Amino acid sequence: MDSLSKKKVVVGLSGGVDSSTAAAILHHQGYEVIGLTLWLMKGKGQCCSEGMIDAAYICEQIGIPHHVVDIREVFQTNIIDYLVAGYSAGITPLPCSQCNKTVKFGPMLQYAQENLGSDRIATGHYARIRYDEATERYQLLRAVDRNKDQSYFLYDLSQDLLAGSVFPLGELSKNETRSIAAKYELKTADKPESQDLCLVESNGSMRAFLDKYLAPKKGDIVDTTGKVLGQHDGVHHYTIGQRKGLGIAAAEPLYVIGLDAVNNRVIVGDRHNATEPECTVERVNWVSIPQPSAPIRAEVQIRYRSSPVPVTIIPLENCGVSNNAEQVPNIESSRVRVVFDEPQFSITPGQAAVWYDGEKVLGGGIIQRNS
Ligand SMILES: Nc1ncnc2c1ncn2[C@@H]1O[C@H](COP(=O)(O)OP(=O)(O)OP(=O)(O)O)[C@@H](O)[C@H]1O
Repeated sequence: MDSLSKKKVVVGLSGGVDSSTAAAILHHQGYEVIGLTLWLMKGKGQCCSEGMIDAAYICEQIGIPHHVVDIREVFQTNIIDYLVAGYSAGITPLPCSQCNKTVKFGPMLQYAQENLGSDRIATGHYARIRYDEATERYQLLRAVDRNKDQSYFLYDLSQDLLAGSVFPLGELSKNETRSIAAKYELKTADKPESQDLCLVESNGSMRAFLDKYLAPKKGDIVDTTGKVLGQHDGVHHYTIGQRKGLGIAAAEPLYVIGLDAVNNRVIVGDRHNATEPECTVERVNWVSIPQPSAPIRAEVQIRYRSSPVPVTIIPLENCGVSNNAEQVPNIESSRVRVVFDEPQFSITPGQAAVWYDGEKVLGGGIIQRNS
């Protein structure tokens, strides 16, 4: 961080060990640290009951102020309603990148600027931000600890949000974080890792969460010819590539290859049917580089834990009527074609595709459903 803004940093505290340690590190480096916990949802949740109390306790321990901002309505609209609408339409939305952009970083930075006189926020995310003088862009980089790297969930942050954010844990391994937490005797030093989505953690499972909002709706499970093989109790209970829980006996393993919400059908096929050579990605955000005007080579992740695979990213042209010689093609900023060197299994509409050049996040977006 530059010395000018060394004064005040607002740290997003979930009550977990990572954000507690991030706050403690900055405090010991001499920053004026203010803790901020976003109240995301009602009831028991990782940050919304005991998390808030742990965050308050950590602030008391470090000796810094603690603010709680009630953002439940924003979380309801931008995350819960978005998830429920997506699942009922037969896609599998990824809430975390959406949550980071619209619920966490945006509102936290705004609150910090408007109410706390600070232009910097920090979180316990494992990722790094670097300013590139040559391109005058903030670049988003993978964490040094590749096993904890969360850059996949941060691809949608704008330049303004990256400019105002700090990730004190980006250079650390999780073990180093825990030993720093132990050194400062933080109450959260031994707190277990949260493994799942916060909504899964607070509801027991994604199915239990969805069942609160979507009624069961029986329909057919069919093969690619339309032959009925079984029954399901709602397309929202399925995801592309799913093999388990279909309740169909077959000689070869069957996978979900399509979710037809309009006709309330789950379509299954063999592994070959669930493998695609390319996909279209929408709502693209270019992060570390400006939007290119020609295809680029990259490595893409189509799930958080998937290995990066080589691809060509092709910005989609909005050519309109192709026989108009005068027409200059416009690059449609929000969509790209992702063409895999090797066809990929289980490309899931609604999840994020994030493409990298080594450690650098180039861009990312949401996998679109095949039309
Ligand atoms: N409710 C919240 N209010 C403020 N900041 C939050 C909140 N939830 C998460 N964050 C911030 O986002 C970071 C990443 O959140 P995530 O849910 O991935 O937790 P985590 O990696 O388990 O970290 P932690 O150990 O701090 O809970 C946290 O370290 C924290 O800085």
